[in-house]
Order: sequence, then structure tokens, then C-alpha cells
Amino acid sequence: MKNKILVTGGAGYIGSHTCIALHQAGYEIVVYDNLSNSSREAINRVSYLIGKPIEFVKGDIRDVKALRQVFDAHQFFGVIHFAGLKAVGESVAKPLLYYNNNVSGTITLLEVMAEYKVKNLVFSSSATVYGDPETLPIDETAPRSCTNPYGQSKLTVEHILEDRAYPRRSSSLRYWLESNLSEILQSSRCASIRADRRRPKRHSK
Ligand SMILES: O=c1ccn([C@@H]2O[C@H](COP(=O)(O)OP(=O)(O)O[C@H]3O[C@H](CO)[C@H](O)[C@H](O)[C@H]3O)[C@@H](O)[C@H]2O)c(=O)[nH]1
Repeated sequence: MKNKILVTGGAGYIGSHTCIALHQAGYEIVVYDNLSNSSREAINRVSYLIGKPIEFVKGDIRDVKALRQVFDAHQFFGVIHFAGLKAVGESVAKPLLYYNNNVSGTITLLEVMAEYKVKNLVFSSSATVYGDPETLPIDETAPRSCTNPYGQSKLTVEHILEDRAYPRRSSSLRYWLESNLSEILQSSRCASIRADRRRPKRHSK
């Protein structure tokens, strides 16, 4: 289907707001999230805000069988990939966890996309990939170098996408300040989506 998007990590902060924006833009959404840093309630609230149920699958991006089931059930135009760990400090303490989730998980997702010939991907990267920049403001073409495993995991995925193995069309988002998303979406009601967060928000850079 031309307008169906898989949103991995769609129960998370940016993902849940993106679901609303996608709905407003006329897209159908399927959310795939392991709920490691979110809860089912976020999905319920997005459903409430858009006025219709969102299709949600609880699953891990490293679980190839679960991913295949989702791709069997739906014909996606593309994937917006937010699922990932994002705490710099935790990544220094547990680098393997970060490479496993963020790199191996993304490779598994890309392999399943290739299997099902889904050609479009937006990848949620991070401005962390610019490391300690030499000049400000940072131009998009500034050199990338990372100072921690979280940033390295995002940069590694960017390199994989730049190798153009699969998918053919991809973009990486490198954002600094993702606050005030509700204002950006011009909907004051959106502010309550993540109020139910079970754990304190992990900080990203
Ligand atoms: O392996 C994983 C890890 C996490 N998640 C889920 O992914 C979502 C991530 O949402 P967060 O609220 O934790 O993160 P943010 O929306 O704030 O962060 C987004 O923007 C960051 C950049 O600042 C990173 O790109 C990050 O990967 C991306 O999700 C959560 O629902 C979490 O449960 C998974 O499904 N699988």
C-alpha cells in the first residue's frame, strides 16, 4: 500500500508524535515497539488523539520472526525507524548492549525490508554523530566522529545506509532539540502523550 508506514519505536517520544503527524498527512501507521522505554498507554493516547485505533505490535527489532510476521501482514511503503537505545552514559557502561540493539537490530530490520522489497527508510540518528564539532553552527556536511558508543552505533548505521546495500532510498535525521514537539505539531493536546512514562526519560545527546 502506497500510504502505509511502519514506525519502529513508535510508542516513544518522537515516534508517538510522528505517528500523529503521519496520520495528519494521510498515512496509515503500524507501530512496532518492544516497550523497553515506553508503554502501551502512549499508543492508547495517540489513538485517542487521532480518533481511531492504531495498529500496534509489541516486538523487538532483533526478532526476525516477529518482524517477518508484521511484513507478511502489511504492505509498507516505507519504514521510519526510531527503535533504539539512546542514553550516552549507559552506552559507555554497556557498549555491547548498544551495538546489539542499535546496530544489529537495524541490520535485521534492513534485511527484512530487503526480503519484502520495502525501499524507503527514514532513520532516527542523532547530532551526537558530529562528536565535538570544530565550528558552530554545524553544517550538515561537517565531519562526523563520535565520542561514545551511542553515537558510534548511530554513525555505524548511517555508514551502512550510505553503502546503499538496502534500502535504495534513505535519510538520516540528526537532531539536537526534540522538545516542544507538540508545539511543532500545533496541537496542545499532544503534550500528554508521554506523561505516563514508566521510567524516567533516558537522556540523549
Ligand atoms: O531496541 C529497542 C529500543 C527501544 N525501543 C523503543 O523505541 C522507542 C524509543 O523512544 P524514546 O522515547 O526512548 O526515544 P526518543 O523518541 O526520545 O529518541 C529518538 O531520537 C533519538 C535522537 O535524539 C534517537 O535517534 C532514538 O533512537 C529515537 O528513538 C521506545 O518506545 C522504546 O520502547 C524498541 O522498540 N527497541
